[in-house]
Amino acid sequence: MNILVIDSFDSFTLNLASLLRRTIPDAIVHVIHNNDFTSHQLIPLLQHFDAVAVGPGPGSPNDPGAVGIIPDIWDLPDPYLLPVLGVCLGHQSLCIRFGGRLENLSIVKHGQCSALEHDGQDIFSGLGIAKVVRYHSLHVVIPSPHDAIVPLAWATDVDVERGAKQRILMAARHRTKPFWGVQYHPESICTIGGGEDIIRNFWTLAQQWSAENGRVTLPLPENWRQQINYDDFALTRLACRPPSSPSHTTHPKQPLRVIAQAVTLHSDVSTPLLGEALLALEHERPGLDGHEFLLLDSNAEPGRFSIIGFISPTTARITYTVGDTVVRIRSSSTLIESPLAKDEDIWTWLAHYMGNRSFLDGNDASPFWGGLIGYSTYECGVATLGVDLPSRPKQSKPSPIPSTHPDLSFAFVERSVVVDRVDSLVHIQSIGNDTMTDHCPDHANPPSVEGGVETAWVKRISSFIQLITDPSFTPAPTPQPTTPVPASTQNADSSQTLWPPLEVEPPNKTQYISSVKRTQEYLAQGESYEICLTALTRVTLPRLDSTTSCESTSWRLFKTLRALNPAPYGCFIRLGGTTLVGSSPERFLSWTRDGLCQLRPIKGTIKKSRGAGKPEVTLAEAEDMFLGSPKEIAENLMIVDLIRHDLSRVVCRNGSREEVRVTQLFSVEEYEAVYQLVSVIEGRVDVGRGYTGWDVLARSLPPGSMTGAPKKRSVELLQILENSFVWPQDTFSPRTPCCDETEGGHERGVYSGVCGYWCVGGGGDFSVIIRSAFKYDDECEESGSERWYVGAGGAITALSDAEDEWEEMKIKLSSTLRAFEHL
Ligand SMILES: C=C(O[C@@H]1C=C(C(=O)O)C=C[C@H]1O)C(=O)O
Ligand SMILES: NC(=O)CC[C@H](N)C(=O)O
Repeated sequence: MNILVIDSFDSFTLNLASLLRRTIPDAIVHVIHNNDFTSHQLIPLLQHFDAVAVGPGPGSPNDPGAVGIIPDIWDLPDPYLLPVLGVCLGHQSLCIRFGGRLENLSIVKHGQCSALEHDGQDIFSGLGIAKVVRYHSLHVVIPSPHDAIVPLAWATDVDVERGAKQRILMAARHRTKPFWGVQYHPESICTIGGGEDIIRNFWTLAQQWSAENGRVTLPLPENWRQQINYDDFALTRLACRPPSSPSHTTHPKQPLRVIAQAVTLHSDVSTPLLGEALLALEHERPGLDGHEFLLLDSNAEPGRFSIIGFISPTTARITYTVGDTVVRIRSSSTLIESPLAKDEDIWTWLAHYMGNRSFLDGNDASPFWGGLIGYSTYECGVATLGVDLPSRPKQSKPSPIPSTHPDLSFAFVERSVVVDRVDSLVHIQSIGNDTMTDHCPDHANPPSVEGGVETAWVKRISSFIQLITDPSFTPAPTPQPTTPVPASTQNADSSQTLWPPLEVEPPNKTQYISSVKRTQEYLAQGESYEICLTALTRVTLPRLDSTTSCESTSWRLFKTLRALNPAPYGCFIRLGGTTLVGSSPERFLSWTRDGLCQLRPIKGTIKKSRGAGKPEVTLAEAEDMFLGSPKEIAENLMIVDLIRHDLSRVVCRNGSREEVRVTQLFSVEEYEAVYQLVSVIEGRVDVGRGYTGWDVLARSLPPGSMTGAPKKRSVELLQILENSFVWPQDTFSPRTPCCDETEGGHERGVYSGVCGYWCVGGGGDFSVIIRSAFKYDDECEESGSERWYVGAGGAITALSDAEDEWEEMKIKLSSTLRAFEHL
């Protein structure tokens, strides 16, 4: 059975495709966009499909930009007629084509459940009680009686404030043609009844209609997609990992292998301290401008592993800026520009890069043996959606000068230390070339006879870690800074204050509140269901003289943030001229070497503090508050449905029977200042065919929890909504903002991008860059002070209160700002 799904740029379409696939026997589901083809191209193609599903989407069914060719389906000439099921926007389009009236809901329903009122007929045959999820601002009114549209189900909305009730049409069918429509979302994870049942009934009725009308479906030609424009749902595999080939590298004559040793951690040494000690051994200090260093730090549940990535002069550092046609690889004093091939994007390029560096012989107990560590910006994700970045100058040619603020920055790490805080183990590893004569000779420690320099390094670091973590070991006193360290006057005792105060420039409250309200106007018009509105705060502080001080501000900031805001996905990333210090609670995506992908979106926030002198909210109270809050549940549900869709893109590829599962729905996690609502979504990619989680990463950015749903439209709206957040008399945001609001020029930069690793053994783990601060060296040089950026925000829904959203943004912001104040 070939079923065609027509997508209207929604973030739930692939969930609908999955529902059809698992409900209709032998269904092969093909998904295309509503503007991939003209009606002229589409109509003859429909003879090859058994049925069509017209999916949901942002915007109005009256807007040709929102629905594309969909209205033409309802006017199919009789010989081409076939069974069609419309969902939400698809349903609205069907009903208005045959005389229904489109209206705005008086109470917008996004991610909320309603009891379905139906009489057990037609597609509701055999269905009992059903509670269905709704994502809509618009609805259709059918004048009664009506000769074309037959209403099939309703929901009753109660306007508590006005004490009014309204029946809203939830499903309908055409009286004579094989067209059905449902206003609700049968594919949502929280739809109970009214999901698989109605698809099964639709399919039975569709087959009956086809039989009665003598309709015969023609075989689908193999090349049918070539008859229409490019379709990005027909995902081509990115990560060309040879699935079962032996370890190989770019030097086939000298096969490289993972050199690894595991030692037991006898004392509770923190990863920053371990990092400091290890760098001291290499005569370096972490975080100093010019000293690159990588630490992915797990300091709270459910995080487990911390990774220290060492960067030597020969380490390959890879950068890319959106719009460029080259990838830049810096190593020692050389800079190589590798052109992107036609139709190759940065994600594919990196997949090829890693495909040439795959290892199979590391220790399975360590998630990282070596490989890429770094970050990509929010804008790098936006570019994958095909959304333009108005902030970037329009240029005919890519810039010949490497950007000092790249959108993607990774190092290919060869030497690493991985700390397992559950099993108290440390893995010391190298994937470097273990020759006796090194390109970067380690004169102080000549290689032992049993191996080359890398073996020697692993042994030396292992012995050192054993020594310093031995409980009987007394470390030499740490040298004290020779200059005073900066301290804020805002919180610190003024007698100790030796430095001028921090300058903190948060967004303007009036502008923030007005953007929340504007966001809600878009939601009421049906343009989006949820939008994650954010703003950057700029923090300026005096620059420390790194030649005289023992500790850089960045490193100190990291350690302070880590202590104040323990997080499962903390990080200190200093690469090129960018420094990122983070304490994220949110995993974006992890994947194991055998292809199990996990996403853990956070959406829903309750602050712990009830105000001065009052007891904090307890975990049990927070659980009750979350579960009793339709607003928080709706926020989370919308992102769960979005993530299921994003993950399905790779997991449930055409023909695959794999399914995406929600393994944890609406759990409450406790952090230093807030409780968060977290869900877990999992699915397995087919490693046997060379897929990895990288395919998922490349196709799921930016993280849905930082955009809202539907993703593409929400991102476009955010470019307008966030553009008003510029600092007074400002000359700079991560990229110079453009004053014309309609054009949009604001960028989030590193904030709300992702950071993490992709291991040469195949696994990976990336977190969402929130509760973090970043800075660019070139700005510090220009201004003579350190300029940091801290982003914060939250999901805005129809149920949001603008003042509460401002407070929520502030509490998230303060979880990072506090670290500056306690420096
Ligand atoms: C936008 C932020 O956080 C995001 C928004 C959340 C929410 O709306 O509840 C929760 C976690 C993040 O996905 C932030 O921390 O800046
Ligand atoms: N989920 C949808 O398809 C929404 C349809 C339309 N944009 C509305 O808000 O009513």
